[in-house]
Amino acid sequence: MSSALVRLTEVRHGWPGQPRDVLDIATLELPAGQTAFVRGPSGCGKSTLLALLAGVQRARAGRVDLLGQDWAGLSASACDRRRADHIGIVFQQFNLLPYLSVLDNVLLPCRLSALRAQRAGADAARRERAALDLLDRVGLRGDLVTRRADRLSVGQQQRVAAARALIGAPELVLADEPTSALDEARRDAFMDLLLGACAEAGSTLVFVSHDARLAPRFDHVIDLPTLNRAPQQEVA
Ligand SMILES: Nc1ncnc2c1ncn2[C@@H]1O[C@H](COP(=O)(O)OP(=O)(O)OP(=O)(O)O)[C@@H](O)[C@H]1O
Repeated sequence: MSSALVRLTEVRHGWPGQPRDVLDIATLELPAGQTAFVRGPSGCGKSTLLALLAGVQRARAGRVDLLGQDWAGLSASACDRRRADHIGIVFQQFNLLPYLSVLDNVLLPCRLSALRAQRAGADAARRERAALDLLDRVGLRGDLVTRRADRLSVGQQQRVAAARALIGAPELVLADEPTSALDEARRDAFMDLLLGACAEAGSTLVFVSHDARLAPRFDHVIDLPTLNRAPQQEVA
């Protein structure tokens, strides 16, 4: 039986300046190595949920456990280390370092985490091969890999961000609308890579998207408005 990689228990969270909580979740468990598609209308709290899972936001109440440990007990620097060691993130805005090459952006987690570096390859040459392999699998090769990240199209940047999230086989991969700038063919190839790489590495994947066509490819579909007990906010 697989154990929970992620567990939320009686979690409540709101943003400063907001009169009400955005999230109120009694319990949510994701087993190691499984994939979850998180859906719900704009503003229902999907990105907020990812921020809690990543330890970027601290829950106002309750526990958010990763690998059996609550984020709440950790210092800011311990949170940063833990995130670098165990989590790959594809943000909505990609967060690539614009002045670094595509290849160096993908290798960045290996610079931030000795664990990720060790898993990616025993030495710099092997790590570079692992990064190039991931880039190749997202369709980025040749001159593109040495180009500055800010000289790429939005869709290309999205694919670099995915390769960066996957390098060094993190236990948890969080993806927030990672296919929004991709056409249908690229989207399907991207999903094949993401799901294939997570399956190979045994990573748990939490994937937020408005694209309902992708849902059948996941082990679990989390309908956030159903799970969330906080009153839903009106979205204009
Ligand atoms: N940094 C922030 N500061 C204050 N409020 C925020 C912040 N981020 C999100 N919120 C508020 O929290 C609520 C949930 O936002 P969130 O981004 O989690 O929703 P979402 O479901 O991911 O939306 P979308 O599908 O549009 O990306 C919204 O009311 C939003 O205005």
